[in-house]
Amino acid sequence: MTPAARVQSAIELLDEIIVAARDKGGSADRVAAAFFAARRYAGSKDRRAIRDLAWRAIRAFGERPENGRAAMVALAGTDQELAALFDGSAYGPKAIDPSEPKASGDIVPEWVKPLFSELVTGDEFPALLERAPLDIRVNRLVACPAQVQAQFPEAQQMEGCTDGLRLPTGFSIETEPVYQSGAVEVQDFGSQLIAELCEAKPGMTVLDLCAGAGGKTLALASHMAGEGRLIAADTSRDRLTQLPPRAVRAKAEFIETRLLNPGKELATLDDLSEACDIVLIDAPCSGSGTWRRNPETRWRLEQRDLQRLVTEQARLLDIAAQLVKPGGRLVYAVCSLFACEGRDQADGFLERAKGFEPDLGLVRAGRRDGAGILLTPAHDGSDGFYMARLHKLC
Ligand SMILES: C[S@@+](CC[C@H](N)C(=O)[O-])C[C@H]1O[C@@H](n2cnc3c(N)ncnc32)[C@H](O)[C@@H]1O
Repeated sequence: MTPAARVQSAIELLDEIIVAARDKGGSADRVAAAFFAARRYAGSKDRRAIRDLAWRAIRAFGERPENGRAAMVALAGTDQELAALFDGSAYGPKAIDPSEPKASGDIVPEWVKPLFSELVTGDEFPALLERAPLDIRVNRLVACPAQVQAQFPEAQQMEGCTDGLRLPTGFSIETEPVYQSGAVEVQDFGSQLIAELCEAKPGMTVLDLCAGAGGKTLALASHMAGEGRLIAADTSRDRLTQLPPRAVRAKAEFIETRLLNPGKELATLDDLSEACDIVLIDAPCSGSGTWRRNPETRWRLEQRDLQRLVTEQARLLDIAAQLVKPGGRLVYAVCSLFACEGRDQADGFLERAKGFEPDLGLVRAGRRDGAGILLTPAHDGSDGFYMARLHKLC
């Protein structure tokens, strides 16, 4: 493909991503996979170039653009080489008309700016959209960190995180034998810290209430050395069914899974009433802390979705409170930097559920925000997370 034809393809890919974001369709990654599957003529270099162009546009504009061309024309306004490719050549984009619509605005949508925790000031915004590094977690059920580090001399040890290593961006870990053996998992430093904040130990009863496909459950299994009870629960059958094969690879077959009925979660968790040493709530949220991985989620989020999420988060906290045993702990986390999903949830819970007190544990990163800790890409080099540990008094 010519460079101009790649620009036109990026415009068409963006059109599909914009419609999917507006209509709550598939993620940008899924849209791109289907787009390229239908265009076998695009070689691997073409695909990479088209994707890079589309993702540059997604990162550049916080508000959802009218269409792909408006986004790419606006990008061309800051890049002369790109602008020169709007040359009307065969398969390329037609020349730019100075009066045609252009995407505008900042990298962060205006309406969400007031929602951030006060700790996230405007100078932190660019880091929210920078490419994320590759963090891995050593699975102690298979190997110890020193063994893995010996195989990757380029890996940096992650300060404040016992089993974390950071590899250079672009490193392909999935093809390494150490990955295939189950000795490592790809997991952001912030996610690893949430699991560490739980301080799960062998022999405990631990419930991961929003386990999804089990990213944090597997970290908890490693901390528990495969001993005790670890229950992974979620309302999504699709996500939860991804866990058992991952658990086999990680030698963590002791994990139990429970599919919950939305709105009737306690019916399936009845036997765990006041029985858990730890309940982790990795709650559904806006994902505003993970824009660097999924930048197009800025184009999906709407005020009414956020309101629904906030209500659900508070409900999950109240459910979890009933499952923690006296003396046990509840860990609440969201990959969000909005105060309404993080600090306000933890503080609100402490006000309404008597008998809990904040307990920050030994986390050696982030900044104190209300009863918990806020991690941000700019300050901590991790995805953005809020996490709070709440101790149930005896
Ligand atoms: C942030 S994701 C969890 C990610 C997962 N813990 C991990 O580390 O990969 C939030 C999860 O909450 C689940 N969820 C949403 N509502 C729920 C509910 N009422 N009860 C339990 N899980 C719920 C979603 O299906 C989703 O998998």
